[in-house]
Amino acid sequence: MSQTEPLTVVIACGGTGGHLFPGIAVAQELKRKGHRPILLISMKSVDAQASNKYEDLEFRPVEAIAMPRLASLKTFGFVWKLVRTWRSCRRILREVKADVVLGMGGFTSLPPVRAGYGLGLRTYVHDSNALPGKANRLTARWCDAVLLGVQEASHYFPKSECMVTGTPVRAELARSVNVVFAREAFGLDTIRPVVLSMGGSQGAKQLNTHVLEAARRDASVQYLLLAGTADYERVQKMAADLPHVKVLPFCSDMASAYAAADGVICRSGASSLTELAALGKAALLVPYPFAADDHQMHNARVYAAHGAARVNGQETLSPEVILSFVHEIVLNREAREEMESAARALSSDDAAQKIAHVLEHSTLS
Ligand SMILES: CC(=O)N[C@H]1[C@@H](OP(=O)(O)OP(=O)(O)OC[C@H]2O[C@@H](n3ccc(=O)[nH]c3=O)[C@H](O)[C@@H]2O)O[C@H](CO)[C@@H](O)[C@@H]1O
Repeated sequence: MSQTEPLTVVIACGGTGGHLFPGIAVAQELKRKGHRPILLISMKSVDAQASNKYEDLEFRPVEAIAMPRLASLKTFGFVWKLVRTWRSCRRILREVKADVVLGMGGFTSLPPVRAGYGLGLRTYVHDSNALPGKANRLTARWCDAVLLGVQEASHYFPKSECMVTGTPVRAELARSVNVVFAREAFGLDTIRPVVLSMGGSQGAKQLNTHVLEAARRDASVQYLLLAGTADYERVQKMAADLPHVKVLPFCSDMASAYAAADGVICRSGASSLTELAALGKAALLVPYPFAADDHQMHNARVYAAHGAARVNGQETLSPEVILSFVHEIVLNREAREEMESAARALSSDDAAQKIAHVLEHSTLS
């Protein structure tokens, strides 16, 4: 295939924001270069909600697949779903005349990549975590190469198969937003510092509770709390008498949310971390303790080791921990700027371009 000929690239990125948003970022770059990206997403509401605003991109729903934690009768259902989804992916790949398949991680990537491999297409998988997931380690055997978010993950794959590209960030996050406009858009005071709190694309109940308690004890900062759809009503009620806390179920304008913030409290999912680095934000990371193989703790340690964030396990998180982050980092200009520049140093601005280049030319250079 000539290097300039438009490619049809199928990107499997369903199930969670951590797979969907980097997939969208790659699709945006491919489209900019004249290719036809097609995004396979799940039928979950989180995918529908998040993909809604990208009217210029082509989405196709396929079944979401998650491996059961323990061997049980569910394992048969899981294998059956894999086979059924592999068949429907093979149909889609043939129908759209795909040239390349890219999986953004998780078991949702396995059937399309395996189907692409069976059809003789070029296939890739991207892993954004410091500790790669089981699904990607399995899917990698049918791939031309494994693309990685961070160098630390390369220990888990044969060296010859890996290329470190970084994890892409959606194009709209690169847009610079004025802090005053951003705060006004969320109904926040434009002067008082702001802490953005979010629990990944699906929220986090305990994190929300501790942040509310910290806000109740100390009003030196405002909070923009992205509670997650499932916890929204409860958090909204608890924050009713806290005028310095603004609660949203889900934010579709993360560029403004980050621009409004002087500091961030969040999980350590790979996309959240990549965004913190790209935008140079100081953060308190609270890894989701039930993430597969505790991979969020591995992600967080990479940031902590570079001085780009503080890390606190969920079991010892408390309003005091949050308030010491607020006073020692967010409200301490020197410490905050030091953390912000350490975060910026971890950013890989050109990840989407690098991945697009590999999809076009099979090589990074
Ligand atoms: C619980 C779990 O296992 N999560 C995993 C999941 O990420 P998960 O989807 O939980 O979280 P990530 O941090 O990777 O991504 C969250 C994304 O959602 C966006 N966002 C968040 C809130 C909101 O209101 N609006 C919004 O747009 C953030 O800007 C970010 O882009 O896949 C990632 C990639 O494999 C992993 O690193 C995470 O560990």
